[in-house]
Order: sequence, then C-alpha cells, then structure tokens
Amino acid sequence: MKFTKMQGLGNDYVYIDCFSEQVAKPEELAIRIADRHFGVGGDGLILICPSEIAPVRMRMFNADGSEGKMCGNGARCVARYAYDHGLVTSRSFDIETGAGIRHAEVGESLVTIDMGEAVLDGELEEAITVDGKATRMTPVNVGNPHAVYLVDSLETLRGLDLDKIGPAYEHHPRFPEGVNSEFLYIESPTELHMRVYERGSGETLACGTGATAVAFAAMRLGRANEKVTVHLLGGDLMLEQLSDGHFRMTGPAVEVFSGSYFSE
Ligand SMILES: N[C@H](CCC[C@H](N)C(=O)O)C(=O)O
Repeated sequence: MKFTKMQGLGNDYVYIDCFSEQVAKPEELAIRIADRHFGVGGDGLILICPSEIAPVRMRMFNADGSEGKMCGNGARCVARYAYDHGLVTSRSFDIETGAGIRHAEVGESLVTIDMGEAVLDGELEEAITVDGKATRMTPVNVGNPHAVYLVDSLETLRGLDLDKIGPAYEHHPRFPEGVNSEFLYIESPTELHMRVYERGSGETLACGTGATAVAFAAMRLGRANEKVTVHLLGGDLMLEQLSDGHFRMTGPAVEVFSGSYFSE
C-alpha cells in the first residue's frame, strides 16, 4: 500500500490516497501504521478520499485508532496533497470533513483553511477539578471538542509534564467522549503560546483546531485581537477571525516522504 508522510508544524500523519488505494479497516491500520517503532510512525492516519459533495474528503484517525471529526493541520496537508498531486486543478477548493465542509486555499508555501465558527461549549472559565486540583477551563467546539486552560507564565507552560498529567484531562468526566486539552499562555493581544494534549494521540507538536480554540477563548476573554499568532512547539500558526465569525488558519503543510507499507 502506498502512503505519504506529511507534517504541519510537526503534527505528522501517514496519508493514504484513497483515490487509488483501498483501506478496509482504517481504525486498525491507524494503530499499526502510526506506531513509531513497528510502523511508519505518526500522530495518526489520514485518508484522502473521493467525496460526493466536494473535490476531496478527509478522514482522520488518532494513533489509538479513534476517528476525529476535524483536524486543522491535517486539512492543510490534504489541501497541499490534493493540489500537488492533481486531485484538484484550482488552488481554492472545498474539503469534506467529519465536521462539514472546510474551504482551502493553497499558496506557494502556506495553506489557509476556513475553520468555520468556533462555539463556546459551556461557560467561559468554567470551574473544573482535574486530578484533585481545582482549576478553570473554557470548553470550545471547533468541529471537535477542546478545553482551554490558562497558565500564568511561559515557564509554567514549558514545565508541564503532559505525558504524566495529560490522561486525566483527556478522560475527564466533564467530557464523556474525551477532549483535546490546550494549555495557553497569553503573552500579548497578538501573541499566544500553547501546548496540546490530544485526545487519542497524546502530546503533539501542534494542533490546528486547538490553535483555533485558544484564539477563540483568548478573544472571548477580551485578551486577544481578532488576528493572532499562535506559537506551538512545532512552529507558528496565524489565526484571524473574520467579520462573519469564521476563523481563517494559515500555516505550513509539507510532504516529507512517500513509500510502500507492507501490511499483514
Ligand atoms: N491535530 C489535529 C486535531 C486532532 C483532533 C483529534 N485528536 C480528536 O480526537 O479530536 C489538528 O491539527 O486540528
């Protein structure tokens, strides 16, 4: 089976072009192919599929085999792949995702995705107790669920042991279906810093839906302008809220290598 390895800010997935390949059990394949020792290695698996309502459809699976409805870094890479490999002829086109249609614009090096509207999924700065510790978070839905936790300094952000504390956030009973958790430090109204512990994949170097969620939370808290740079471990994303409420996310999307995966 042919695959392509792509990354957006180090959020890396194994991509399979389902215009030419068939994947019978993507949940199982995701677990095996995303394994960094026994497989190709990645944060999960993304299928680039034909669609009846758009030129291309994205399906994303986390490293544990669970399917996510939306993936920002994945959408940029799918857009890059679709354009570079001739699945589309225009640089501007729609992608069908589990969360609905997302519009993509493929530039020379950067790709922009219209992430749609973010929705407050509860209260701003809701009280929550995680692992016995009382704290606050802002729940945001960007097609997939996020919880945004504010931290008070860059040092605190850098010092978080997410491998250790992450699972208690991911599986908190407030979110019965699990949640992607972002830890956000607001440096200024235009500069945000975040780390993410993703549902189903653990800490990743970047998360496009997560960056959209933190931009939304910071704006709703009155602490960010409508255009911000989000600094992630793997690099920077630009997020802008348009007058219609939609978030435009701009960042890199890179093909790293391709090969053949010998499954079974
Ligand atoms: N890394 C992705 C999000 C994956 C979300 C997934 N972990 C879920 O279960 O919702 C992004 O760039 O938006």
